[in-house]
Amino acid sequence: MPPTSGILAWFTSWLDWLRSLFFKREMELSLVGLNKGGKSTLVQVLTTGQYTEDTIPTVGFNMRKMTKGGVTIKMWDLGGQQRFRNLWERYCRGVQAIVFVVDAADLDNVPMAQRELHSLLEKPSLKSIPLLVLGNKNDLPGALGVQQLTDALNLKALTDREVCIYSISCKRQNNIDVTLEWLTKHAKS
Ligand SMILES: Nc1nc2c(ncn2[C@@H]2O[C@H](COP(=O)(O)OP(=O)(O)OP(=O)(O)O)[C@@H](O)[C@H]2O)c(=O)[nH]1
Ligand SMILES: [Mg+2]
Repeated sequence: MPPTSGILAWFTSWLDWLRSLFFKREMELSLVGLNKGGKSTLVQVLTTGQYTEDTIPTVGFNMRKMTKGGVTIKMWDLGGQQRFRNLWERYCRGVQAIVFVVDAADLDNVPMAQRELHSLLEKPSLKSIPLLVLGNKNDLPGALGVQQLTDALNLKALTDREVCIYSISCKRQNNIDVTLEWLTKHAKS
């Protein structure tokens, strides 16, 4: 690395640190969605920058924290298996954002994802909490894109909150940057 870019990198991280001293912001979010969608993989990619294949199914939930540009993000990574879905509401109450991760290439399970998403969001306690839908695994052939997922998950019916959707790949680290940007924008100021 030429010395100038080294200095620039150092200066940028120093600026980040300085900003974090004066503008401490924080947010709490919950990751929900059917099992095997890639929630824990996403947490791994966000916190370490590394993609690993060997995640194990989440039992109950895990909590991870990360700091980015002066924003501390507390993430509740919930288990997606049927028996853990009744926990989702409790861990979504009071968060600044609900992140719904769906395996965009698992076409057989998209209808079930649609049902689980809508049955969660109809809970009065979760009214108006912003929703970010992530169509994960867009590296796989046949994965649904943003428009197709918007229709399949009937997102247009969700009119009482802000809804955003991205097509991502944890494996290829595709659109992870815009995801993180959306999240930090939703921190408490
Ligand atoms: N091809 C591909 N596979 C992925 C991607 N992201 C995650 N996976 C794989 O999908 C599988 C499930 O990932 P997890 O992160 O454990 O899924 P989860 O949503 O946390 O599952 P539960 O904890 O059971 O709810 C793993 O084998 C991952 O390697 C991706 O972007 N592309
Ligand atoms: Mg998991």
